[in-house]
Amino acid sequence: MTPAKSSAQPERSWTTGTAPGSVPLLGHTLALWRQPLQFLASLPAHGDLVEVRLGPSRAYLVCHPELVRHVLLNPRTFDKGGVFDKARQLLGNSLSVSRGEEHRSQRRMIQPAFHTPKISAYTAAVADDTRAAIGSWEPGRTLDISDTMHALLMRVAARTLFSTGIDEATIDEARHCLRTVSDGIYKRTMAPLGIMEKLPTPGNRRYDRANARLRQIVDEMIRDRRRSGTDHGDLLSTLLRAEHPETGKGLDDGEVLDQVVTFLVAGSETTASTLAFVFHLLGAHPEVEKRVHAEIDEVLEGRVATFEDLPSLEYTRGVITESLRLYPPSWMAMRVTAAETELGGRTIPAGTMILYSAQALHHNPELFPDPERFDPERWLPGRAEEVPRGALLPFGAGSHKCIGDVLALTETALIVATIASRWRLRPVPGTTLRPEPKATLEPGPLPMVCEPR
Ligand code: HEM
Repeated sequence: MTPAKSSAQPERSWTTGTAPGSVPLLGHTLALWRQPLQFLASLPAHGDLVEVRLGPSRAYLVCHPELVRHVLLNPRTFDKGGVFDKARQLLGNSLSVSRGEEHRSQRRMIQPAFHTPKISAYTAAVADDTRAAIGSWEPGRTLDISDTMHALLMRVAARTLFSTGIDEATIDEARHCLRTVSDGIYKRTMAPLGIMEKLPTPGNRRYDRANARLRQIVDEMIRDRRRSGTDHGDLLSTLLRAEHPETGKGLDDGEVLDQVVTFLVAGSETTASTLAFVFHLLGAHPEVEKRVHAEIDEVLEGRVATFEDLPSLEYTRGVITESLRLYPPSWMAMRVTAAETELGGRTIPAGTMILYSAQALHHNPELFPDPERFDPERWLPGRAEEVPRGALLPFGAGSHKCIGDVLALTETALIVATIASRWRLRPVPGTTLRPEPKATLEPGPLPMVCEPR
């Protein structure tokens, strides 16, 4: 590890290092491919800025929270390139992949759709939808909580976006399409050559069909809504009425379509995985589960959970935050330097890949003592203040920070409160959690047994 003086902001001494275990030609590609979570979590021990070789290219993982913030708060220098350029061809020039002025303009138009009063309205029916969805659960029944949460979240996401006019069968179809599309986008953005996805293989045909059908479903919802002209107070109505604050320009139907598909891709699996991890953790820690049940019972007194209840569910929110720390759905992201720059005391050439990883930050013992321990109390008043600034980053930071963070946390808390007020989920003995880092960090199959409370 070499100490170096930085000329980058913020001004201080940084340590820089190189990841061990580089092999000729491939560098660290295999380590990152085979065991990405372990590899990323091991890197902060080698410096605040750690060089990683990806084949012939040099990339850097920013490990110190202040350096991560510097990267994320300077989007002109650390721009969305690389995989985002590929994703743009697949998702259209929507919020999650657009850059520069185009991104700023889109964000200003769309941000009001995610203001808190709107979220309170969008999520008004989440608890009722959850009750309806779990209505068929029976004592002693085993269910895969990952799969169950994906199905539930799709229902909730569909209701948030399109409060009316979408039936159960279409929601289910959209869920299957979305799975194929998300997997396909991940494989296509990660593929080094960009040739395989053009071949007429069964997998590629499946992707094309799913993508076309998903877009068709959303397109029909947009057309129906435009025709009816009614404001349903849901996310779709808000998007259709969105205006640029200066130019007054709105989004055309194609732009709304790209944004809605992006919200589904960026928002459904991330939130569903978070819920599955939360129920797994509660099942594995009965003493925590007991406190969650006690809090929910005290706050709700048998009522259906509402947005207004959430501030009172402090411990339950701590459990969700701790789950996002241990298992951040968005486990790694990247930027590309738009020009030569100083970072962590190094001169970084233009066009260099800069990685940041919530997995690496959240499992760093310098930032979180005993990082592998599930400890929701880290987030309670008195201890939460001890967490270094920028150490917890499940939703990113800066101008590209997740636009759906409050919506995701609201949906998650409402669903946890609704389910936990009626059911406890017991892990099936012998089940081991094996998180799968794909486009999002997925929990993999998690069979659990339903027990009424
Ligand atoms: C637990 C659930 C979620 C997690 C962990 C999550 C995580 C993230 C992260 C880390 C980023 C920033 C990525 C980067 O720095 O490159 C991001 C961006 C984004 N997320 Fe989320 N997200 C979640 C839910 C949602 C939801 C519910 C929606 C929408 C309905 C959403 C829509 C987006 C969009 C559009 C962006 C791009 C924002 C921009 O670049 O301006 N996400 N998300």
